[in-house]
Amino acid sequence: MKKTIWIKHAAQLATLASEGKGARSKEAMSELGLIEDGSVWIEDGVIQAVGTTKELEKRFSSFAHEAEVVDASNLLVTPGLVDPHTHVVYGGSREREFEMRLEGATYMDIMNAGGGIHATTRMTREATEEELIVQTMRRLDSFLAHGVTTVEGKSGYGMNLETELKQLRVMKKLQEQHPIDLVPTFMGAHAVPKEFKGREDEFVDHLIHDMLPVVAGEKLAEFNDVFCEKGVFTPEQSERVLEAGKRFGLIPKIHADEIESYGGAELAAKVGSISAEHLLKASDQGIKAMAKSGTIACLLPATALYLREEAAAGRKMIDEGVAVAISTDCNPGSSPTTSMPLVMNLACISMRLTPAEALTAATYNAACAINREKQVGSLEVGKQADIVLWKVKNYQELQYLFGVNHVKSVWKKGVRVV
Ligand SMILES: N=CN[C@@H](CCC(=O)O)C(=O)O
Ligand SMILES: [Zn+2]
Repeated sequence: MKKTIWIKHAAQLATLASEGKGARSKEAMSELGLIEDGSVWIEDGVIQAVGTTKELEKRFSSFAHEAEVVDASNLLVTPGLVDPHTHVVYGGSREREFEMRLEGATYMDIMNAGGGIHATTRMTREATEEELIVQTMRRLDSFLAHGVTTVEGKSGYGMNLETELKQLRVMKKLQEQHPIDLVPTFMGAHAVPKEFKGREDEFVDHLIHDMLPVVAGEKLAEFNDVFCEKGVFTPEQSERVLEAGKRFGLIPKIHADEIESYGGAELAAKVGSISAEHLLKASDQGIKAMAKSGTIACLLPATALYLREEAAAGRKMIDEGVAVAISTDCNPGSSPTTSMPLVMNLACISMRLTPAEALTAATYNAACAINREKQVGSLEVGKQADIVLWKVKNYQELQYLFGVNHVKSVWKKGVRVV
């Protein structure tokens, strides 16, 4: 028996309908495909029709008795939010670093003293697979409670084959155990592990020859990411890592120009990276190069806030023609949050995106940044019924009433999960 759900009478339905056009830039970032008194007809987890309630009443009146009706009066309805950049699988926690930064230490000071990524690497190496599953499950529950239905997750707290595989296997298992869709990225090049200190190129060789083939062989990742940053991996080393990943079918991503301007945005364009992350210090040429190559800027304003840095130039990037996505960057050091609604608000306040652009950046463009735009990120016929009902009457109110969780209910593949 078919399971039919009919969401009716949404005060505002933001469909983000995109007709498969690919990541949106410039004015297209403001087109939300709004429908007043909107309606969605879902069969077996797949969207079959989207329109006004009147239109769908006309079309489906003879099947209406078969449907579970969900009254969305006075509610905003959007696609499930997509988080295209997280480090959600990790052991332990780093609250002491939060205090240290408030006392004046920088992110890099802490990392160079063996804390930061290295501290989480120690704790993740020590954790069992089961412990990581339990910890990560809690974070995924919190994502879901905030309206997020698809999450990209990176390895990178192993930096040895055993632990990188452990993190990626945890994601694979969670994919089966949790309603959220997890999209895996290999990030063995997150830092140079302490056992390779002073032998950075050797580590890059080891990663290329001994790690990448196994990760790709076991089909544990779709993307390959690198932390291209002064004191971590140079643009040359980053390029080698990303080009090697390409040969194994892994799509490049790059943590670029977060702390210093280092040519990361330019490299992203050069290697054909699907997205470049952070970009707080991206150069003007880098931004132009990304607009030309169609590289999506994945901006992380919660991280900038948490590190008390000026956020990326989101407004300027959109005006220059770069497609912008946004993300929590959920990680134990620089952004321990799972709240995409907070990130949308910060995108408006600290990067001067409009509320409409912020919603596009957290849904359709975010889906494009992880190659999922055919399945999620908009409410269109044939797509997964990943849908959020919000206790606000329009998308502006969603961004305006900040710091509060407005989720009323979350539907994943047509099943109510919150
Ligand atoms: N900048 C590099 N990596 C992560 C932070 C990882 C950590 O501090 O544990 C990021 O994207 O912010
Ligand atoms: Zn990151």
